[in-house]
Amino acid sequence: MATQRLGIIMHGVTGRMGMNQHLIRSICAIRAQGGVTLSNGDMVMPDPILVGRNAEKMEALAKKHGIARWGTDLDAALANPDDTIFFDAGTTQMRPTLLAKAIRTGKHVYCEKPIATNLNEAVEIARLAESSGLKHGAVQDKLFLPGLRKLDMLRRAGFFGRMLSVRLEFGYWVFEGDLQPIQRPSWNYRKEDGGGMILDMMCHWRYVLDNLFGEVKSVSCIGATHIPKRWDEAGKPYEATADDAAYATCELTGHNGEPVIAQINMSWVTRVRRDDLVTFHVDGTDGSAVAGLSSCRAQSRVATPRPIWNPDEKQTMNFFDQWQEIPDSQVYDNGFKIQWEHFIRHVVENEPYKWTLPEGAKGVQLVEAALESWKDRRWVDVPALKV
Ligand SMILES: NC(=O)C1=CN([C@@H]2O[C@H](COP(=O)(O)OP(=O)(O)OC[C@H]3O[C@@H](n4cnc5c(N)ncnc54)[C@H](OP(=O)(O)O)[C@@H]3O)[C@@H](O)[C@H]2O)C=CC1
Ligand SMILES: O=C1CO[C@H](CO)[C@@H](O)[C@@H]1O
Repeated sequence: MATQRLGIIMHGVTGRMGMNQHLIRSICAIRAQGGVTLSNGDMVMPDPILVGRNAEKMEALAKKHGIARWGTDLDAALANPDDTIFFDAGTTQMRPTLLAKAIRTGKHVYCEKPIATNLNEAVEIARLAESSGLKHGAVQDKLFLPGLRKLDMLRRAGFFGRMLSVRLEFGYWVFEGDLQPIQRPSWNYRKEDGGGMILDMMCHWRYVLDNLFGEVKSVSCIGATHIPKRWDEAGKPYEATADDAAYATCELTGHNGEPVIAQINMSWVTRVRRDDLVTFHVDGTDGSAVAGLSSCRAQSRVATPRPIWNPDEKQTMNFFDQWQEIPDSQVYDNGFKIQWEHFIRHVVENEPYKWTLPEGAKGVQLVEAALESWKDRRWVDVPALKV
């Protein structure tokens, strides 16, 4: 068994996602397990160089996680032919420019979502990546959530019969910052800094809907900025210019050609009283299921109780008890790590890989369609995206 080295330039790893999910939970975890196993049993050991604008932060981060190489000069890092992958989890606005630069220096590219803040830039960067012959990918982490994998197993088993609808509830209260400390970066609430619920989450919902429930055909959406004033990391008040909630409906064409209706509520200004921070409730002729991040509960047609509407009596049924838990059938590794492992195998041994930049561009397409729907107060069609 041979082990080969793979040089990866990691940008944006001082941030929340870059540090926690990509550096610690993915690359460090892969290094700790001895690398990524290839189909012939050989191993690939990622050798990252952490690159960012703040030398002190970079040095401290590298030291803390046993990473030998760090730097503040991205051009110098890109000029090193021994590092063949460029990864970005920095700000969304910078992403297409950074990816283009990396592609032009001959690097394979992998990045966080959204791949750009608008469709023109998303398509442009996806085209450049496609025409370069290099490997490319964008994060689609929600597909690897245990809850969604169980839901998908139900779908593949034909559990739902004809799928009718899906109701997606995402959100929780994100503190304003005056009374309790904030738990998300303040840029999320400033449009001019790439913030906004629709930009942040619609790109996730696009691949979730397309893969699990049906291809998105059209969208109707209303956004809102419910909380117009927030406090930032320094405790300074600022105007929240981005949408902090959105309420959308999509028409899908299901995997068997059936029409499926998807309703999506997404909010950072809602208090949770449901199974999880995100839930996906699917109804079909033969059964229904509700998935959260890790669990999934199902109710089949023949096990469906018979509720009777009677406002004169207190409800005696506990509706939450009437569902069957889908058991864990395997160990579910971190989704970001799983996708990294696939991407590494894609680069090193050409393993087929479908979470590409054109797929990332489809996410931005739904973002733009939703924003257009909100602005014009109308349904917007989502045609096949040509890259
Ligand atoms: N897939 C998922 O689940 C999620 C994905 N994301 C995506 O990840 C990306 C980052 O989000 P998040 O981690 O929450 O953001 P953070 O604000 O926590 O991190 C931002 C990163 O970008 C760097 N950065 C910011 N401004 C500049 C600049 N002017 N020049 C160079 N570097 C800069 C920061 O470096 P420094 O430390 O020097 O400031 C930091 O490394 C976004 O695109 C977001 O959409 C976000 C949340 C969840
Ligand atoms: O991009 C994202 C924004 O934050 C969410 C949590 O609030 C994440 O789940 C999501 O992936």
